[in-house]
Amino acid sequence: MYNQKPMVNINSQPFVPSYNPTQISVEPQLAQNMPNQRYDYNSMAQYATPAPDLYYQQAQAAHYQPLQYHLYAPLPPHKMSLLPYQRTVQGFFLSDNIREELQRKSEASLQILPTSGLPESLDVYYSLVPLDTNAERSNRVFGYPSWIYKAFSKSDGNTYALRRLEGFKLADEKSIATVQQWRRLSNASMVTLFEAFTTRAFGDNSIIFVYDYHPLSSTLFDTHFGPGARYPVVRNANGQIGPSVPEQVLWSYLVQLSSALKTIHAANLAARVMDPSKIILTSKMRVRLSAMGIMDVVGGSVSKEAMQMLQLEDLVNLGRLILSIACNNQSIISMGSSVSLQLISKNLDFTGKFYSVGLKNALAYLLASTSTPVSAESGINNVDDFVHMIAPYYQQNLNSSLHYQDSLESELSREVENGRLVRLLCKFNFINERPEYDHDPAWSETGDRYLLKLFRDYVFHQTDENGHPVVDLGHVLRSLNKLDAGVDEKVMLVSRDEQSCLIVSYKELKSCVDVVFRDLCRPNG
Ligand SMILES: Nc1ncnc2c1ncn2[C@@H]1O[C@H](COP(=O)(O)OP(=O)(O)OP(=O)(O)O)[C@@H](O)[C@H]1O
Repeated sequence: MYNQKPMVNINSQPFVPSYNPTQISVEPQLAQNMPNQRYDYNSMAQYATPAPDLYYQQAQAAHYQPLQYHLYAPLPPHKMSLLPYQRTVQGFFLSDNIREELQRKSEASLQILPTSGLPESLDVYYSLVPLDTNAERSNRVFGYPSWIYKAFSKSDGNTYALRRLEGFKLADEKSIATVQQWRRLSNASMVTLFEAFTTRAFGDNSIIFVYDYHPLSSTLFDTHFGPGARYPVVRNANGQIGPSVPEQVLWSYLVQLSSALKTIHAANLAARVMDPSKIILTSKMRVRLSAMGIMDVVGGSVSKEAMQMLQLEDLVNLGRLILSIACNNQSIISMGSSVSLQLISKNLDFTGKFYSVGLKNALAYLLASTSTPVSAESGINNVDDFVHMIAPYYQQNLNSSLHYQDSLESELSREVENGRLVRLLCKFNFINERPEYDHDPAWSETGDRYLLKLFRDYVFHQTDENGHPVVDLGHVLRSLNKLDAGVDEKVMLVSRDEQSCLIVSYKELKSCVDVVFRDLCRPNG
């Protein structure tokens, strides 16, 4: 019978190390996060029971098996001396990091919290899960305390982020119409706003803004100024603070956010909210403005001149934001417009000392918008001029995102064959051991079907010389790939009683699969 080989040639026999399901484990921290979670702000990053069905959730949390992130994780010992035509089993799947990230995101999207005490539904949105990471509410940004929830939509089954302003009474119906303008804007560095509506479901007057939901995002504030900040403050031997955030990160933020501002200003709107707690990071270095359109409804419509001032303010706020991140100095933003010119110029000096002249000049341009407008043409700073000014950095950013796109494409190509094999496996399972043919010996004991039954045994039911099952994903992939390609190579199939054996080519087996499957699909087949 089949002997398990430690390493084989991919052209004829791909190498795949033995796949041992007993080594699959569940991450301990996930096992703790299982159902019946209470509404706990500090544990919001954890997962509750995912919804079994987007439309028809069960009220009671069902027993839920955690995702097995380790399913394809490489297990030692790792073979380092592969020949060019050899591949490890991981080579057939997405890399572990990307797969885990995507799985965690999809798990977060499907999370539900049956005992949250929140309204069961709001308009077409249901299964609300709070996303706020701290319980303290402040009206600093919008003038009203705000909350944010994840919810499913009954109309399209998608997941949305609902931002609620508590205690807001809509005075002018017309102001909510600006949401339509925001809805039409499309920019990769903005979270799309879909609609806004008022509700009394929370027992007060609230207004809800509906945005795209980006699972597991964090705010720029948490990333740079929160307790677990990604770039801790660096001090030199004299205790002086040095630069902790790499310049490349700062440029990436500047490029993305100025691109969002360009789209917004071109539509005669202004962002009006550039607070680090309202800019989210949806993956590494991918930032998005997340609370657009709210101030237009809350603050009411403004004149053309006032809009121009608001746009100018956007530039200043962008400058302050990046300066505060570069210098690790929160007060530049928390003091708002009352921040002193002295503090700004001190921090600009710091930037000039530790970062490039290009960055210092870009920030100086943005921050000069209030004091000394410098645009030669219009006399007023504007985002178009700014984008023009930092064009070389746009080019650098474009280049790195193209590189990233290439690496994602190559990740994707690893999975290309897997879809094909799943389809083949489905066909196989449709064909083999159909219960309605249990008593019909003609079904699988003769002809094509018999060959397929023996081939299935050959692929999945190998035993070693001691009669123990051989669980080898390499053998399965190799055999199925050959079957799918219909190669001329021959395979020996042995009957279950080991009394007879048949020698047949993959090409013949492939045509058996086609014939039998077509037979099955015939209306009266
Ligand atoms: N569109 C969105 N999709 C997914 N998550 C989001 C979205 N917008 C915000 N979040 C997340 O929701 C959480 C709370 O956001 P929020 O804006 O309330 O920030 P906050 O730090 O609690 O600020 P505040 O103190 O002003 O409430 C953050 O972790 C943020 O990443």
